[in-house]
Amino acid sequence: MDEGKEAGGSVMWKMRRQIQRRPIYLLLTSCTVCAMLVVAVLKQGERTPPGPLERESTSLSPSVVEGVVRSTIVDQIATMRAESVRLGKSGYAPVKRLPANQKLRILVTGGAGFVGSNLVDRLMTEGHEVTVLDNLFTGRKKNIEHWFGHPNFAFVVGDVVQPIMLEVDQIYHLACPASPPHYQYNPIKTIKTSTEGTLNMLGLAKRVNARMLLASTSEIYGDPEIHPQVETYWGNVNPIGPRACYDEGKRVAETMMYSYQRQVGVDVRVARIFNTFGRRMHPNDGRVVSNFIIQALQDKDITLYGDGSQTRSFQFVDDLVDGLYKLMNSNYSLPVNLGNPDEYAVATFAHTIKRLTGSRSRIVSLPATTDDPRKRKPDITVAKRHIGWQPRWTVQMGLEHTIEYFKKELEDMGEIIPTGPRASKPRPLNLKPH
Ligand SMILES: O=C(O)[C@H]1O[C@H](OP(=O)(O)OP(=O)(O)OC[C@H]2O[C@@H](n3ccc(=O)[nH]c3=O)[C@H](O)[C@@H]2O)[C@H](O)[C@@H](O)[C@@H]1O
Repeated sequence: MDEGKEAGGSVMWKMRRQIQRRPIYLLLTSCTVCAMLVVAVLKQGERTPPGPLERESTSLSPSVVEGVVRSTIVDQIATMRAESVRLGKSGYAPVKRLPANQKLRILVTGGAGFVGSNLVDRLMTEGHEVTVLDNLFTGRKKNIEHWFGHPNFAFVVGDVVQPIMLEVDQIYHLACPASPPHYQYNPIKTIKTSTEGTLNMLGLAKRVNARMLLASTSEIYGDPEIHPQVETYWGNVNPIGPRACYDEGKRVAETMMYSYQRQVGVDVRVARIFNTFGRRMHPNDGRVVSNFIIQALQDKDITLYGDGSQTRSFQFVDDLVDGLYKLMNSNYSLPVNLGNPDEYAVATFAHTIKRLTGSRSRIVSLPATTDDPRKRKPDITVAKRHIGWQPRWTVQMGLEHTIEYFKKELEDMGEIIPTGPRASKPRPLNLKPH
């Protein structure tokens, strides 16, 4: 049989015999085969016309960028779903079963953030289909991971400064860093988020005929000259100061909302959100509530900026979520203040936190921040009258809840260094408590 093959001139058979007799032949044969393969591949490359990615390789066109972004998103969602299966020991919080004509498809931009993720919980438990869009700059996957894999829930890692194509009935547009150190970290990006991001979401709302709610802010009143602030007040904002990237960004975002309403009939809602605190605040948020609680729980210095006479009015996040939900589903389309009118001087607030935590921290005075509003308190007559909303949580109840949340965060993280000037310095060990 072998001889017959030799007689038939089988090249493969000859090679095998040579290899068995002389190992050097194996090496030579392998090199020859490799060289043939390389030549074949090169020739193939010459014949094949360049694909879209190759054609665009010198300058990435938007379509190619989109293609790359989309496939990354798909990969990320797949990873997260797998993760949710791994976590899915306790299942999900119960969600209402809504008839198909009442079940809405809702987009929440910034839905992995502090306020966004609390809102997502409400929308999910109400039985709606929720898509979160978040670039995870200040948002965290852990804030929404308890919904990963749920059939009503989808998570897209992406940035609102790029357009997105979705079919939705409502858009809650929350995406934007809201804490002063975060929004001042990259002011140009903050402006882009408020302007290009809001334009993109308005474009989407127009295309798919969705109702859109903008998370605006009490900061659009700037350093207010009237007190408390009513929605008809136009504000007192320094347009070139360090806070302007956020204040003016949100002001122009409001302008865009009403321009789209007038010109093309987009159904808009605008919430002017006052200082809010609660579970899922980022430990490095840098705002007063999280900083003071984190400092107090660790007996570190409580950092008071300025003389502490400036005032803020604090609402618990569950009240805000309730207000956003009611506003979205109301017939009222002018701006609405959402805040708790319970007003504190920041110095008094520091003492309140110290008392509630039983802390030995010192309260230390640091220079005031530039353009810090001297007083802030919402007039909520409009919210009461038009959307039937008012806060239900007292500040003390909310603080007790939030202190427990931060205790748990501290257990998980060991130590938290809050954000802000001097905030990173641990308290000297030899300091006597005051
Ligand atoms: O919490 C909010 O919802 C609001 O927070 C910020 O506004 P701001 O009032 O400046 O927030 P904080 O950074 O919490 O400051 C409140 C006051 O506490 C003071 N502060 C802050 C942090 C700190 O460690 N120590 C301290 O004294 C600030 O100087 C300021 O007077 C945002 O700019 C608003 O958009 C947002 O709506």
